[in-house]
Amino acid sequence: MSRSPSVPDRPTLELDPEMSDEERLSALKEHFTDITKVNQKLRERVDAAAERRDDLANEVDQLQRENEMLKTTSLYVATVEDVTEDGVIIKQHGNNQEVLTDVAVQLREDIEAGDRVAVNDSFTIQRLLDTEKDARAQAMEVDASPTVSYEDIGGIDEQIREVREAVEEPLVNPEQFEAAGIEPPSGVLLHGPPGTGKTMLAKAVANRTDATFIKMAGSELVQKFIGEGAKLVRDLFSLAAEREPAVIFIDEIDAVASRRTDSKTSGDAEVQRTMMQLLSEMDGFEDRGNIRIIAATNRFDMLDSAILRPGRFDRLIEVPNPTVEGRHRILEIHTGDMNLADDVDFDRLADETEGFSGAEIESLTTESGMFAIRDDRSEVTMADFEGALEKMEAGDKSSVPNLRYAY
Ligand SMILES: Nc1ncnc2c1ncn2[C@@H]1O[C@H](COP(=O)(O)OP(=O)(O)OP(=O)(O)O)[C@@H](O)[C@H]1O
Repeated sequence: MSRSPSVPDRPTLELDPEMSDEERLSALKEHFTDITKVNQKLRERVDAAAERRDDLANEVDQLQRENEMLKTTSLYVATVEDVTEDGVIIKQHGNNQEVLTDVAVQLREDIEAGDRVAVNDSFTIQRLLDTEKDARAQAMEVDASPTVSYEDIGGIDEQIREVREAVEEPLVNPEQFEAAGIEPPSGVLLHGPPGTGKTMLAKAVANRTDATFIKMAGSELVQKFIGEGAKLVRDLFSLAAEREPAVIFIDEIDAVASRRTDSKTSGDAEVQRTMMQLLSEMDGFEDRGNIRIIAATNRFDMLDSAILRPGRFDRLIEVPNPTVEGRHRILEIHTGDMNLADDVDFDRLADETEGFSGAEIESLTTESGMFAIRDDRSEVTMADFEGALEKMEAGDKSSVPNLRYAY
């Protein structure tokens, strides 16, 4: 190994035998001073090298940690809202939560507002996503562990039973179906007015079976991701295969599967292509393994019969507005955490909310709570419920847009 040119030379001592003792002493003193200086220089170099070694070791450590994190954790998708001196503000997809967070060192220069990024459990930005992943992430809501359970859904016990039989059982006991030699239903179609618990049902099945819930809204496919519908449908099924067990939930399926006589969509080749892709995914999906498909619609009358053929959505379950007993149960569910006065009478409220959907009953309970809060009370009384009911019936339906929906 060649010596670095900046390493100071070793000082030499030259003693002449003719020198007097005094001259010798002075030469030795000079030599000693030279050696001390060189020693000092070398010590400084050793210290600098040690410091540099520690820095590098830290850097290696951090890169290893980041590498491990990238390899082992699932990432969430978020959009960068702002890059500030204090960090980066992101908004998570799905729950819209805003978070001030940090960026992995190697990405610091590249992040700008508007970028789609992948964040880890502690919200640190790990990756910048390209536009393709972006559309996929935006078009699908992915929930690895939904929290809705069957007990949270009121008034549709029979529908819960049917969904459990058609979707939960094949996921939990596939051998049973195999042994009996029957094919479980391919897809389940939930139909009924808005806000009756169709999405909740699909989430509850995913929760019960520890499956990933993957939702795609038909209306978004045709309005927001124009030209990408067929590809996104393909992506939907491949994502489910990656994440199995999975429950695919296609909401508003009528948007991509309406009868061709419908003048609004009949000429739309893009919508047709999206529907054909969906049909071909379902047909080619014989050995579905641990993936189940649930679709929902408020417009059953509009559906193309092709979608309902055997092997496709061949189990139809109607989810109607709740009966009086159902409304009573939904009132109980949505007031579970409320501080209710003794005079609150669920029997009467269930009678008075005839024609309400589950979502409208939920709005009624929230609105009643608002009446109490406006009045500076923490206890919600029957008068608050009556006031909220009156307000909703009087036509201020901003929070309950579907009140007049006729199914
Ligand atoms: N049967 C029910 N029991 C309890 N809560 C309900 C019920 N139905 C609706 N809700 C409340 O209304 C909200 C919306 O319900 P959900 O999204 O499941 O309805 P949906 O039938 O899928 O509606 P849409 O057809 O509009 O998508 C739920 O989050 C829940 O709070």
